[in-house]
Amino acid sequence: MDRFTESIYTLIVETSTNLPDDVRRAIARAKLTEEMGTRASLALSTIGENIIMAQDDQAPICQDTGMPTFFVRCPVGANQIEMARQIREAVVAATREGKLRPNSVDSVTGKNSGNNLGPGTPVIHFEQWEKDEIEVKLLLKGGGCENKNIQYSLPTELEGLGRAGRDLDGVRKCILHAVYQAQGQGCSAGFLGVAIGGDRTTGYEAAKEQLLRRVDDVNPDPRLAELEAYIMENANRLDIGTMGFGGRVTLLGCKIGAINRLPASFFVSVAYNCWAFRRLGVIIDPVTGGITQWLYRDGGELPELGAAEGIAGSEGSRRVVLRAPVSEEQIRELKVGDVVIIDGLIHTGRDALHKYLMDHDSPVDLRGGILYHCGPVMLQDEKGEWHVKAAGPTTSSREEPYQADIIKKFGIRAVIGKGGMGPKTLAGLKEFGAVYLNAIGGAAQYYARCVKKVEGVDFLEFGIPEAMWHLQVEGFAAIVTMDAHGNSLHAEVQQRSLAKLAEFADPVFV
Ligand SMILES: O=C(O)C[C@H](O)C(=O)O
Ligand code: SF4
Repeated sequence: MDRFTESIYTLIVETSTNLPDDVRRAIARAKLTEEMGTRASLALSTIGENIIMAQDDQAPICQDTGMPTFFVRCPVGANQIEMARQIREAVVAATREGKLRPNSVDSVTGKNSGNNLGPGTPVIHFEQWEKDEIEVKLLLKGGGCENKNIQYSLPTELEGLGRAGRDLDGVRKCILHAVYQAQGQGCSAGFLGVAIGGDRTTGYEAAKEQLLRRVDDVNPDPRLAELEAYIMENANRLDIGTMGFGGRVTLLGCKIGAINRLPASFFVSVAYNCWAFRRLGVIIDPVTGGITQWLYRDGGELPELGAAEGIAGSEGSRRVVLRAPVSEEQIRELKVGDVVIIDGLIHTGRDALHKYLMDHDSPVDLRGGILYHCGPVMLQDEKGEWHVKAAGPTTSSREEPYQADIIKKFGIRAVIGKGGMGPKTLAGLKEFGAVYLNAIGGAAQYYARCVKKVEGVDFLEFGIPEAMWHLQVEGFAAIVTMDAHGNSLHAEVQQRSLAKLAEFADPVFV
């Protein structure tokens, strides 16, 4: 491997496995803010534990290693074609080593390229600067939080907040609304990059660039600095909390920039990033290709993240062990708030599988079974055996159109995912006797360690994340957030946060 390629490879591995210092500090602060023993605090402890595990094992923090997005600044005359080639080579190597999940899917055929290369992937932005060195920043932003990005065109009417006009107060309302609409689905607590202005394309680009700012910096524009501070204070009053469990910390950072707009357009573009905010950077010597400096690493003392007990050890809640096949009686006994520990066989299934199962049979008997919304990172050894490298939950709401029908058709008793599901699934859980279990989003190392054996796989042709993996697990902890009695923590938190959002309808920035 060329030295530059090697440097990029190291950058990818570090970004995927080792969170930057400013992000760690923000998460540690959140942990101190939440009351001990609450669901949010337990979830944050599991997140902290997961961050340490990922660092120790040099394994992906989250199984969704996102869209590799490189921001390169290089001296005049540097060969960008060659740099792009080497970046792609490093991406392929990192995928082969299980540091990146194969995440590049043909949008027409649905085929996963398997190596993270394809039209539009990876994303590489080049810019020239007058310095002699090369700066490369990398953002690995996953699909679940990417789905929570939102763009507003002002003026507009916003749920709970009313009219958002073409001024800073309208922008204020959009940002609060962006946090509200994300709920826990983008693995809150999150970070926002916001751009005021631009067109639809440059607005989103500028929003993502705001994510390159350090969490603890201060906006040089005093009006935007004031808006950022306002958002940090008040978005955290929405009581959405970590994973949407309710709590004091919903937002870990908010960075706002402005670019000029057309007279007719007024966009506010919001890039939502999950707590697993994977962005790092390096300075590279253009002669040797070697790394001379790391960005977002201060070298100072890092906060303690892995100390307190996570959800598995929670004492305040009732703990129930489930093992498939699960009976209807066992399920009907469960209530929202119970902690469930799963032992035994579970099956992964996400978008492609749900669509498929609607009009086909399952290759395995799912009666009394447990289905896990998860697209893991998997590696195969020389003997052909599969190993789980990362395996946290994916956003369940995408399966909302199918889930109730699939529970009924196959007799599934428990669905594990994150972010909750809607009214159709809730009604299905009640009618057919099933539960929804919320695992901690992004805790991919924590859950990978629960997998004791890969029993087999079906539909590998769907690609690694979408295949149906049959996994033997032990001590897999999740929280009942939708039970078989019509209760949904997600619906409750959403309603409560909407009422809080409405308290911010009056103008502030006039
Ligand atoms: O694709 C995944 O594994 C998860 C995704 O990032 C999500 O948040 O839903
Ligand atoms: S699963 Fe959660 S932590 Fe992972 S990329 Fe998706 S939103 Fe981020």
